[in-house]
Amino acid sequence: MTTIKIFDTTLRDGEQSPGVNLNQLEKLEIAKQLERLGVDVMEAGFPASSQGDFDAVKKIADTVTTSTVAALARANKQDIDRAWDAIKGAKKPRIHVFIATSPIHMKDKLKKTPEEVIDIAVNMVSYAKSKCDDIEFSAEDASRSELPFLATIVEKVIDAGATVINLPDTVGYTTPKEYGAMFKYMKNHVKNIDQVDLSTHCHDDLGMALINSIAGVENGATQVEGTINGIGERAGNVALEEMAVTFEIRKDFYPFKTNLTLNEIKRTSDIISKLTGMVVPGNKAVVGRNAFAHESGIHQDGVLKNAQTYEIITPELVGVTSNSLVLGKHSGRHAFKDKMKQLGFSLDEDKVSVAFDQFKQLTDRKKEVTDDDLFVILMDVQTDIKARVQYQLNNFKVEYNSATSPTATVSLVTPNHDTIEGQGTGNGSVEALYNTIEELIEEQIQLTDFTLSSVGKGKDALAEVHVSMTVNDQPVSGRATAQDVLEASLNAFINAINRVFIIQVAEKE
Ligand SMILES: CC(=O)SCCNC(=O)CCNC(=O)[C@H](O)C(C)(C)COP(=O)(O)OP(=O)(O)OC[C@H]1O[C@@H](n2cnc3c(N)ncnc32)[C@H](O)[C@@H]1OP(=O)(O)O
Ligand SMILES: CC(C)C(=O)C(=O)O
Repeated sequence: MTTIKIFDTTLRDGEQSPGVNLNQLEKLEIAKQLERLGVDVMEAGFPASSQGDFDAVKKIADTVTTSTVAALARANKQDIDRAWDAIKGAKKPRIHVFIATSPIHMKDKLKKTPEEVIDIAVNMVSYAKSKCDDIEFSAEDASRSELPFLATIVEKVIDAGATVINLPDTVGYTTPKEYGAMFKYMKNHVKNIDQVDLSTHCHDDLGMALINSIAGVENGATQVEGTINGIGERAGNVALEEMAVTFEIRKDFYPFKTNLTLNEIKRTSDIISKLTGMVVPGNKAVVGRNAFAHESGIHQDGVLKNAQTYEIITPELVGVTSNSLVLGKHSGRHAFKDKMKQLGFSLDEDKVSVAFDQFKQLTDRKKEVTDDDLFVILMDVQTDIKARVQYQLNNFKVEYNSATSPTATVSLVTPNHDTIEGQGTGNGSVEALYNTIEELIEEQIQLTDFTLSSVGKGKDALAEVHVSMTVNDQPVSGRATAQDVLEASLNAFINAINRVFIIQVAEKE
């Protein structure tokens, strides 16, 4: 069996998904879980893209110990300097330098000749190598590049010190046959190719990211790049959990394995889904809600007689466990802390107290407190960065009847500690609340996305709301959970507005 290295880019390419905007603590929480999952490399971000991303990458680099921490950089000195400054504290740092090699990207985007692109790539790989031993070079849009040119640039960047060569299918255009052939070509035409790791990076625009990645591996790739839940630019990247589980389940067929701890998959998927707001479709392979559910009679009959008739993956393999009721109204701090550990959280004492209070409040309103409920509370407390200045909700009211437009009344405390109150209407109750806030405050808001999902089961499940919006032209997202849909909607909106203050404070520091 050949071990294929897993390069997770959830925190970089995954965060490029429209509407996804993670704060530093959220990125750190995901990084810690990726490390528990056992990824060989995690790409923590693109430090030159913003101060916030630089800070998050640095925090991750200073915290993670077992996985390599990579930072992305364009092929220029400023990006490479920023990447190195962010990751130089890591136990295993990697600078990831990329430049496009396809005719259309070189001519129309970079406005460079192929010869200029080779010079830039070689010079920037050498420059990065002068700072860091581990250098990955990506030939962006490799799958639409001319093979002899690709082989030339790859050979030259290996000479300049690259340790990993990544050949992305940037636009998800390739087919398994073509993608596999590209790797074979490199193997046959590039001197010293066996001294580096060859890597796949596949996008899912035509739904072929998984099979293309496997074709790469079958033709010599030793690293696979992708994300958990397959999130990423446009249609996303290959879902790493699908890759790892495919190799496990079909080890009779594929001579490959990964270092992933498979029973951490579900927990990782949940954390990423909750923090990014990208809800996993019920029918998603491996981690979808229905992946282990059997609805029809003939299937149920078969499963009862022998689960393997219809179940090729056991839920336990990927860490799916049934949520049993364990904590309730009469539980104390010890049981709460014990459960917290089981769920994979380690909060400091102050945060434990906040989470415990929230749990107790919930037990007053909710008969059954499930693992899902606790997970939401703990994650909210763990990843909450309180803005030093912020809007706070005093109270709100919505009047609704089926004959007229809903009317909302909202009272807020402003960052200057003034209390303001207003009323507004909308086509629905949530819109009425949002319109009222927009009228009340000075910030200019454009809501771009709103997602509502339920956490837990039954009538008393929690409502979880994610919003994406721009506040004074700055893209932000917000998140909140509550038992009431309107309260969750309102708090997510206010949470997003307050995040702008967090970003502003971080930029000033
Ligand atoms: C395939 C991928 O996923 S690549 C990663 C994509 N991710 C992102 O772009 C997210 C983060 N990006 C950002 O925050 C911004 O785009 C920044 C900060 C990186 C750059 O912002 P700006 O300086 O305003 O430039 P802008 O994004 O408009 O244009 C990109 C510039 O980089 C150049 N460029 C693009 N790729 C590369 C590269 N690999 N190496 C060198 N230069 C490059 C473009 O040609 C363009 O240059 P020009 O200004 O001379 O025309
Ligand atoms: C920067 C590279 C690796 C990339 O994300 C792509 O080509 O899709």
